[in-house]
Amino acid sequence: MAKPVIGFSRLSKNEKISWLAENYLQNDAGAVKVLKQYWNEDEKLQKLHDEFIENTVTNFYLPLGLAPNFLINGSYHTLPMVIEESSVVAAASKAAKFWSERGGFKAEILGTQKIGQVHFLFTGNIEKLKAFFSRIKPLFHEAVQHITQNMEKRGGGILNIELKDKTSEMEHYYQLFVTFDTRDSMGANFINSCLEKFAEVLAEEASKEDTFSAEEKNLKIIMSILSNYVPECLVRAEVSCKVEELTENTEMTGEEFAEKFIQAVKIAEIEPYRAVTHNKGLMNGVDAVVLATGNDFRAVEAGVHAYASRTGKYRSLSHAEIVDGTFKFWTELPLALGTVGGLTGLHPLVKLALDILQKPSAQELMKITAVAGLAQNFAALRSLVTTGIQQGHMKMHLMNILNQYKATDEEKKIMIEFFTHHTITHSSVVEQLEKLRS
Ligand SMILES: CC(C)(COP(=O)([O-])OP(=O)([O-])OC[C@H]1O[C@@H](n2cnc3c(N)ncnc32)[C@H](O)[C@@H]1OP(=O)([O-])[O-])[C@@H](O)C(=O)NCCC(=O)NCCSC(=O)C[C@@](C)(O)CC(=O)[O-]
Ligand SMILES: NC(=O)C1=CN([C@@H]2O[C@H](COP(=O)(O)OP(=O)(O)OC[C@H]3O[C@@H](n4cnc5c(N)ncnc54)[C@H](O)[C@@H]3O)[C@@H](O)[C@H]2O)C=CC1
Repeated sequence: MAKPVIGFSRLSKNEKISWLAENYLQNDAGAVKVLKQYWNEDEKLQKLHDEFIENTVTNFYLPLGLAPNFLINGSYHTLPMVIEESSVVAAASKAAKFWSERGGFKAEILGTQKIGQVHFLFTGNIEKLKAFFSRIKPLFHEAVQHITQNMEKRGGGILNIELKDKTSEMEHYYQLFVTFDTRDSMGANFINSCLEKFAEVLAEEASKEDTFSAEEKNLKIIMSILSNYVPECLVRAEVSCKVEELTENTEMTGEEFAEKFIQAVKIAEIEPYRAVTHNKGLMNGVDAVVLATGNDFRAVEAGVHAYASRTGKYRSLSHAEIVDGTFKFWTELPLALGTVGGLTGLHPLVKLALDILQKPSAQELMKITAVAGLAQNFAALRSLVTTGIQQGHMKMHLMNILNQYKATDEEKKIMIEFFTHHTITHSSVVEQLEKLRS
């Protein structure tokens, strides 16, 4: 049985691997070989990756694919996408190609505000707290001047500081609710640094406030942290065309397709079980671009799903309608993304991904990412209301199944040809491969 370990963080990388092999992998030399196989032969590059996180023992590869032909606000883009799931890049590419022939995607920024909060407890008179807050407000700005001056030169900084009374939800609970513009950075560290200074000022000024009683002076800071819920850092992406232009195959008219598509979206607007899957499909596109550009996908995921629930019920992130014979499909997404800061300037492949996107500003990246989500959602819905998802998905997944059964190049060629005319399921592939090998 494995034993607890003390001082693991101080072991060297090789010592960590030896400990792992001994305690969890039955000293399997093969497992150790796999771990080391993924080390980069360029030692400097490997060290860079080792130092991104803690206790690193190896690298974990994900493929970076390209989805070309994204016509966004009149310019073509090729999207770098990092994802483990087959068919996502193909679906994005197919949707991009489809819409590039119908005017392309339109995207616009609806807001760029981010939020941070100092959560604190105050036991006493609210009116006195309000007066105190108004009086000391300039001190907050002064205290972070050294942090904000460069951000202000870029046109960003602190937009507003409010006092919020939350005592109806929790006894004595108040917030400093602060709005920021962090320009091209996601802003987590900038916001947190400002908030921690605000908390210091708040506690210190309260402790010496003449109008406060002893209890009021003892204002208690609970925590200071940005919020990953960013409903005012919002981007809209849209496609539209005449209904009859939606025709792609002869089996369904544009009208029939549009109607079924809109019904599918409507179901996701009213039915949470479907909405979650619908949004997962949309996030296939968003996450792949977020990962490729070194952004914080947990922050994006948390914020987006909170936004999908903002009415009190989890709903579709995209919407569709027909107005005067024009089909319209759009999404609005809260996306706090950065093109500077975090990993963006450190990871060589992230830098390259941003170069592929022509060094976008954070706002441009928000637009591109929202478009990737809309394209993906369109592709999935189109499959769902026409052929079903399995046909296209399994076509792309075929290679994974063949690799799982260690098919040779020759076997792959024969199998791909065979399954051009047959339905792909896991069992049909295995059965056919066995036949081929017998
Ligand atoms: C998979 C396709 C694209 C096949 O579609 P197809 O019509 O069989 O593809 P095609 O071979 O006729 O090629 C058409 C275009 O598709 C792209 N394409 C086609 N194949 C490739 C490939 N190998 N590599 C790169 N790109 C590819 C490419 O743009 C190509 O144009 P070309 O490059 O030839 O000029 C289509 O069926 C599709 O879009 N399916 C949807 C797939 C999807 O959504 N996958 C996500 C995983 S499922 C899921 O997670 C979410 C879901 C579905 O549950 C969400 C929901 O329920 O809403
Ligand atoms: N809850 C959360 O989401 C949290 C996230 N994080 C992590 O924080 C990181 C992101 O923090 P950041 O503050 O964005 O990164 P960062 O700490 O690397 O800072 C970015 C800095 O770049 C500078 N800068 C240069 N040019 C700029 C421009 N044009 N626009 C704006 N700033 C410019 C500014 O000084 C800015 O503060 C991510 O790695 C994220 O995972 C950290 C704590 C909590």
